[in-house]
Amino acid sequence: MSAHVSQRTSDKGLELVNVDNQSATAVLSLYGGHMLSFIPKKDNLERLWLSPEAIMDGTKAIRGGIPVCWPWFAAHQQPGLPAHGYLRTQPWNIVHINDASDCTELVLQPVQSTGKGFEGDAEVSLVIHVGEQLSISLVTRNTGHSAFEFRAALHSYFKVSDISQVQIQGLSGQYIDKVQQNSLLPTPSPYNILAETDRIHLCTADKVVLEDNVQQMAIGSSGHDSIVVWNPGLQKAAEMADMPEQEYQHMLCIETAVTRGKTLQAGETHTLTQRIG
Ligand SMILES: O=P(O)(O)OC[C@H]1O[C@H](O)[C@H](O)[C@@H](O)[C@@H]1O
Repeated sequence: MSAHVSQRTSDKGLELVNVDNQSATAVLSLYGGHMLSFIPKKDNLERLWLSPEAIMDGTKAIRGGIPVCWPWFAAHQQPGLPAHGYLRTQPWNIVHINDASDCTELVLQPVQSTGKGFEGDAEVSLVIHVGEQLSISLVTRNTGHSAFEFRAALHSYFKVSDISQVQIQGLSGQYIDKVQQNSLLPTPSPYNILAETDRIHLCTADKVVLEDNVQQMAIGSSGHDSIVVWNPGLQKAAEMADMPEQEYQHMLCIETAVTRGKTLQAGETHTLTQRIG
């Protein structure tokens, strides 16, 4: 495709794009516009967690990596619609590549951005930079004649060596605790993950640091109204068909999200970005 970008079909039929430049390697699935791997060459440590039991045949959203949630987050009010919207189960196309030796830019678009549960006319693009950092931007443009509201998330699964050793820095204020009847609680300090965790932090921190005893990751965010922290814990992981139960110890989701709803007027554009270093 270009000097640092190649495409292959996996044994189960997924179209995968590999990037390998001076700064990093990365793998992207065109099903879902879904990043699966990011390894900066400065330390050769994988940043993203991908479930060993992820369903990788295009029949279900991939467990791990960076799912793209849009145009809603979590459940839709209307029963029967898929959690987190319909883009993570759509085929995407690469519409542009800009390949430099130390940073590769890929621009993707879903085959279609309309779907049941969303009335707006939107153009959606994903702009990915694979360099010393991974930068991923979800760009929503209102191409219609009237305003619409949407929600979204870059639902990143980070790889950690041991969840009990993790510390998160940079979050503050209150959060909605989805495992405690949506109670509004103060952000803990220090911030450790000791049990099932599902929290919407009503916080627009532009930098969160995730640290365990092997590595430290800086997670930058912009265009968001919240940061979601999720780990299913042992019991929920055991209930999930696409995740070995003990793997909850090796992942943590820190999601750059619009959970409160963003209204876009006709012609307006919104960009939700996460940067992983
Ligand atoms: O299983 P999924 O539909 O991929 O959702 C996985 C998780 O996503 C978010 O983090 C939500 O806050 C959680 O409530 C949800 O369980």
